[in-house]
Amino acid sequence: MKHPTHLDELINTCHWLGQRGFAPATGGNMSIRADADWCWISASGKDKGSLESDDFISVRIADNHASSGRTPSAETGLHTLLYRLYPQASTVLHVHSVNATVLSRLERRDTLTLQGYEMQKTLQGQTSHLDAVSLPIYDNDQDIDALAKRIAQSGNALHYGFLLRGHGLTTWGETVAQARRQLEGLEFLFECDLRLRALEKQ
Ligand SMILES: CSC[C@@H](O)[C@@H](O)C(=O)COP(=O)(O)O
Ligand SMILES: [Zn+2]
Repeated sequence: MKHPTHLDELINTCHWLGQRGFAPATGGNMSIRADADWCWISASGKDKGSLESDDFISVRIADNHASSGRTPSAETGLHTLLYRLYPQASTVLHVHSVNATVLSRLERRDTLTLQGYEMQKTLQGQTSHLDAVSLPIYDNDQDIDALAKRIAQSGNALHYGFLLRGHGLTTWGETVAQARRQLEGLEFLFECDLRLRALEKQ
């Protein structure tokens, strides 16, 4: 199977997020849609900051089947869930940033709400700092099939992605650039929210 045309752009983004410290110690996984039925996802256990094209494995979106027999990301089921829910999704990025990990534990509710930040406009469809933006938080699970099922059954809108408690952030975009911008925007907002919470407690 031939690599999709935007794979190089995704690889550049993987290198960028590795440099930002968003994928420490092989954490995180990234994928790109090839067509309606297939996507390419990072191989399990690789350093995501130094991925090459051979490190991507094609997986069927319907059932996570990897035709090559190689082992795709352990979290493939969360990527394919987003591709099934959002036919316009072309890129999924999952990162283990410190901010996403800490904030998802600090916030005990099942939703992180962000409001009052100009940078909310980096998120898909957002046009004003006045609107409240909600990002669902799901309790983590080592059983990815069960986790994907729980996320699907929650019925939450996942336009900006979701947080896994104590684990990280998964986000997506209609293009690689959009996914990357949204990831960077969310990271900025998480950092602001964490700092604000800490200062308000003093
Ligand atoms: C570095 S441990 C983290 C993993 O368990 C997992 O959460 C992760 O994001 C990377 O898994 P991978 O199978 O390499 O895609
Ligand atoms: Zn992970």
